[in-house]
Amino acid sequence: MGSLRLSTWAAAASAQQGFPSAGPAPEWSARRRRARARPRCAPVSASASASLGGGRLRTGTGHEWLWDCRGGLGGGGGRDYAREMETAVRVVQVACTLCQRVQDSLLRPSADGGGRVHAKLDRSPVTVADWGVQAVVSWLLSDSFRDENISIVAEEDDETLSSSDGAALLESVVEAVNDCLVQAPMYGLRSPDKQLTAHDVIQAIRKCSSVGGPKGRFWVLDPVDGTLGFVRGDQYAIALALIEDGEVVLGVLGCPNYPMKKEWLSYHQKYYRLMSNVAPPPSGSWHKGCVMYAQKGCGQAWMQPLVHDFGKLDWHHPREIQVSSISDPVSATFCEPVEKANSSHSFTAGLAHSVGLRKQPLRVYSMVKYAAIARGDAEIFMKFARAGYKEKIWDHAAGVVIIQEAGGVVTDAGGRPLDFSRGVYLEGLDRGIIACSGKLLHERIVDAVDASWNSSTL
Ligand SMILES: Nc1ncnc2c1ncn2[C@@H]1O[C@H](COP(=O)(O)O)[C@@H](OP(=O)(O)O)[C@H]1O
Ligand SMILES: [Mg+2]
Repeated sequence: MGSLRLSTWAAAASAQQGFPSAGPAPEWSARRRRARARPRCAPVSASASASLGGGRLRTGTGHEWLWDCRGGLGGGGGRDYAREMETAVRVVQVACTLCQRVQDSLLRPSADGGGRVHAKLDRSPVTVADWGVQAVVSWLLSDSFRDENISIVAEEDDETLSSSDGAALLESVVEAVNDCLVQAPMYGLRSPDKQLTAHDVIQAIRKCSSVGGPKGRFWVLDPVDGTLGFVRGDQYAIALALIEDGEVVLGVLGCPNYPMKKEWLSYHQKYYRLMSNVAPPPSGSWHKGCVMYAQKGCGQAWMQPLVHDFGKLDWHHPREIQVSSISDPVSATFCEPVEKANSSHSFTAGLAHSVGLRKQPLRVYSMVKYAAIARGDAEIFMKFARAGYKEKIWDHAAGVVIIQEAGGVVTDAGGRPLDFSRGVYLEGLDRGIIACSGKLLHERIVDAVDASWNSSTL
């Protein structure tokens, strides 16, 4: 939200961190047992939906809605979110294409990409992709739900683009937005009848100026979460969630650089590319890039590959994701932000030691850390920002519901649920955020925080 200063942001060389050894094989039977105890829901396959009769065969705006989870508990209250879920996943898929194009251009040494990284007042980077994704998502959601007056809370404002200095930048954003939206029909969404003008793009960005709150329904978007990772060619996420009366009811996370092997999560893209050349992924594998999604109360979370790999959005073969069943700290992997400035590495190192965690931390940019827990690739995520930093809802909403539905636990360091009902900030957050694959590990970390907090310098 804050205002921006137009300047070229020099992406510092990324100092990459720890490389955990692979954990033991997941205990699939334990996972299945846990999954059976939870309420069931699923994307309905075309044949299944047909056999269930007219009541289950969804007809939306021009196509069938295949996502079916009306039996969920909690905030969703058994409501039908098929239309919202399918639209959100499609929208995030489209947005991923814009990010991939911009990231590729930023990494090409000869291109003008370097000039496309700018600095906000707090010196954090922002790119054409941040504004571009915000405009694309805003336009597509508004178009898909044109029968509703939707509200969107999102990270970027239009101040820089609308300023007299921002004309060239705005032109690049408009170009990226139009190049992206033209592909929307490939994803089952409408594209604009004619190219968006600069004015249209500004309006779409401006539309995301809701400030959330305890009542009603609003979408929450982080257009490029982990922009620092993004400009370094590393991990980043596109995070979209739907909040109703203060509860996150849907979460969708696009992770375009999620690698084939979890160990590669903490490696720079250059290394990833090198490894992919040494051991090329078999064609058709989910080797890089996925979209994860979950609805509150369904007890299941899902993942589908990025469309770029297959050329077609496939609702019929999503993969269910589940948290790891590892509860022994010796075998558990914990994730944390790459940047020391965003979370105290020394405090988490102390916690890790006292709890008995033995592996090196997996340091990953963005909400991909939430994705790693939900997918069972790591067991713990801890974030302890410096005193005075206020966490924003768009940095957590989608990840929290996906981990919870995949079987994990997310709370603040006092063990209380994160509160998404109090505006753009997670007001009242107690010390930090702890996400775990299971209760046992979670309790141990919460206890360890209590034991060591008074001697910390946070
Ligand atoms: N001083 C600070 N302390 C904690 N978090 C911060 C921070 N400055 C920025 N962040 C948040 O941390 C996010 C990046 O997460 P991570 O450090 O886990 O990669 C940023 O998201 P954006 O990149 O979307 O701005 C930003 O919201
Ligand atoms: Mg963010």
